[in-house]
Amino acid sequence: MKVTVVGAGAVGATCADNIARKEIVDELVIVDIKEGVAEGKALDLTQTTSILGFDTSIIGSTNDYSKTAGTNVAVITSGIPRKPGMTREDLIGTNAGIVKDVASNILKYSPDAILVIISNPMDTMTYLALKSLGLNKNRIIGMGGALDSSRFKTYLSLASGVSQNDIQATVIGGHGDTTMIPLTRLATCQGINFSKLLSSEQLQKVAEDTMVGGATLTKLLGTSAWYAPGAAGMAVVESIIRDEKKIIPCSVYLDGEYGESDICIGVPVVLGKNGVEKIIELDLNEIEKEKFKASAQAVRNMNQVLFDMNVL
Ligand SMILES: NC(=O)c1ccc[n+]([C@@H]2O[C@H](COP(=O)([O-])OP(=O)(O)OC[C@H]3O[C@@H](n4cnc5c(N)ncnc54)[C@H](O)[C@@H]3O)[C@@H](O)[C@H]2O)c1
Ligand SMILES: O=C(O)C[C@H](O)C(=O)O
Repeated sequence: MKVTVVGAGAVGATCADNIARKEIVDELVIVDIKEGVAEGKALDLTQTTSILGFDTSIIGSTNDYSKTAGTNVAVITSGIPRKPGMTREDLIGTNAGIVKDVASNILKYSPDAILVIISNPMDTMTYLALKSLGLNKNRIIGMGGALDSSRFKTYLSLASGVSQNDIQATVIGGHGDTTMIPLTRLATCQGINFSKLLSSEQLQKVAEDTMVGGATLTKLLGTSAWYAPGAAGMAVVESIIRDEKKIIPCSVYLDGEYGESDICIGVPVVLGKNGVEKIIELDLNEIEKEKFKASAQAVRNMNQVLFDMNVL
């Protein structure tokens, strides 16, 4: 199995590091446009092999996509991150061209590859890749919900004192500060509903902290986060490469599910060797349905920007 990570920056290198350590692929390729950076990160990661005790072959490439030929899964992290005070949506002008270009380069050498899109604004970039390449919807997966759900679990754990590893909690909707929907009503810990562990005010605060989780880190770091995003990217790749059939919230193309069509937005999906193998339709209540509708409208408005920019 072969995985390519495009973008050797903070998220791409962290994702590559996690994939390499897991030993889930025979070959890992890292590509970046900046001369020498991908080769340098690949060599640096390779030199952790004997210390950490894994054995994955890692190669770097400055924009030579012939080295990516035969890729099963490509992770796209190329593009600019936001700075404090910016939204993810502010990145569309720069990142749309980069993602479109990179995705078509991957497909040129690996026509059967499954694409995992991380670059922001992620739901819009996922839609752009799907529409511009005309790929089957099972092969385009936006990574956002996996990360947002892990943040949701962190804040639930901090508020309640129970282990993050015992928590089941899901974030659906757009991967945006105002569009994501942490499903507090459905969050459980070993089968115990969180309404038994936290007050409604505490749950509301957890949801608010989750929604601005990325912005909080961006303010602290001066740029956006990479450890949890890189790990979440790896988890998506792992479920596909190992055909694990894990249920992970991802941005996928909806064709009537959740009452929405012609949009990529976060919902729980089963991920296996064919990419998106099933979309899980949760039994949302009326308030959650309304929130999902509003989130979808905001995501749709950003998709329209792609047409206005003539990238689609
Ligand atoms: N979806 C998510 O959950 C999530 C999480 C974190 C970050 N992100 C997004 O991921 C992207 C990357 O973030 P980062 O912190 O790694 O940024 P970064 O600046 O550290 O790295 C980006 C890399 O992309 C490279 N690049 C730019 N144009 C390229 C091209 N045409 N071809 C190949 N490489 C190219 C740059 O040279 C750079 O090395 C940002 O858009 C960020 O907003 C998304
Ligand atoms: O917050 C960002 O801009 C990056 C990413 O989408 C995240 O949630 O960490």
